[in-house]
Amino acid sequence: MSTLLISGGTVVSATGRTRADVLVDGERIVALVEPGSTALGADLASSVDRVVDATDKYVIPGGIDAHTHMELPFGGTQASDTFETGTTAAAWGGTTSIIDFAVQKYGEAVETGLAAWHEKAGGNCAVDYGFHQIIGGVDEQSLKAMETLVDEGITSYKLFMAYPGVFYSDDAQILKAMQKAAELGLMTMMHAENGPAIDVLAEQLYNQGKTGPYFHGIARAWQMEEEATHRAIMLADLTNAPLYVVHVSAKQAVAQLAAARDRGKNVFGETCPQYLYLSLEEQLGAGGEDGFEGAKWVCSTPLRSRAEGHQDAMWAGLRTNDLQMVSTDHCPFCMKDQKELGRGDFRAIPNGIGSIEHRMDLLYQGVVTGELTLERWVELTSTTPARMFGLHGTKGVIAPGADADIVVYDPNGHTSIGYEQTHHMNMDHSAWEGFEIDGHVDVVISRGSVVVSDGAFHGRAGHGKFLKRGLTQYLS
Ligand SMILES: NC(=O)NCCC(=O)O
Ligand SMILES: [Zn+2]
Ligand SMILES: [Zn+2]
Repeated sequence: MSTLLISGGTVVSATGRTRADVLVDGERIVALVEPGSTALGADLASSVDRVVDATDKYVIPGGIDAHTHMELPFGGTQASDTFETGTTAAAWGGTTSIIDFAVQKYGEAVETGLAAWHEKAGGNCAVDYGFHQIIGGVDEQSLKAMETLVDEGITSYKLFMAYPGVFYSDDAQILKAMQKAAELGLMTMMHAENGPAIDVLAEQLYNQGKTGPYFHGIARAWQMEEEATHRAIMLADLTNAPLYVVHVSAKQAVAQLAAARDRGKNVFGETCPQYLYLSLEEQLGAGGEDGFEGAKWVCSTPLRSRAEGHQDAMWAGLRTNDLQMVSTDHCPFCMKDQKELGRGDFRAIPNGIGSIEHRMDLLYQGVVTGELTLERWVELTSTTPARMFGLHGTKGVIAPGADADIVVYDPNGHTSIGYEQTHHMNMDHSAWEGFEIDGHVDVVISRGSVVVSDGAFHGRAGHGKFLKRGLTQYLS
């Protein structure tokens, strides 16, 4: 086992910052010591196997991206990142754990879907990984199978109020699943959009000749998200099931979450970088209402109007803790052969954006602009994901006993995001082309191994271990 000292940096946690050196032994953090300390023996730096210089840099817990979709089958194709390419890109961006969604399709046993996900991920991940379970068909068999999830280390599951005919659950199914989840202590994750109504609107738009990607955003109106969010909250309240609403993008949905939280409900919300920075007008409307360029940014929930103030509301929600986390919903598709499937019919464009590599950098811009504190940045991207999804103590903190998942972040560095410059995701374009980032992920350590340093990747597929998660540690 080798030892490592990260010296001279400022260690940032969710609650404060301090000048300290971090001592790592094998896969774990063993001590935080005063810079240059000799407390653990004379000249610590010369007695360890390796020193990472973090002078003038931040030392933060590795990012945890709790919403990814590697190899997700969708719209007749599948998300273009494998577990190997996606977790390698994650490492480049300072994310040292992901939680991906294992899929149970209609007519398939939960166990079969889960086994398939272990097969895809096992031995292929460059950083640690866990699973949530998508329940795509709530019935007696899948409700029974939910009882085995906790033992599998899968303590959260996702339902969809959207995508009729694919993953959709109706209210009766949601109610039954939530009753079961409340009994078991599982976190219910909800894709909250009124799918049946959206499908009607989408068909009407298509029949009017409105076929471009822009109309994806029009069909998925904010009312569809607000209504579904409200309905999910009410069903969760009725069943006493904790609820985590994924990929929130409408300001009205944030208001629903805030109102429920003000009533003391265990209701949580996640937004994604795309809902903080991108918009209906600028991206989905790229090339005009009939242009196809906007297909790059077709995702659900959709990008929303900047004029209506949704992006500002997401930042405000992050500040006030009405939203608790920022995940990517990383679900990449290439333009060629994938997004192209929906040329002439926006309904057939595979839904998803790739961002896993840029989440830490993009959120750090909130620190630069004064929207977030440094501590809140760490909380949103690492500490809360660990607590929300049963990893606290092992992940999400820089403390003795925790896994040595550590990022050295240079606030004086700079990153120009671009397909040619910084891209490691398996896509043929970047949804973030041209974004200029103040700050830079310098060194990434995953369970004690330096996987990124000096602008090079030193990790390997298979280093990442499956994370058997505990129950949420975030309930009020
Ligand atoms: N979000 C998205 O557009 N694609 C991935 C599937 C989902 O999360 O709904
Ligand atoms: Zn979703
Ligand atoms: Zn998703």
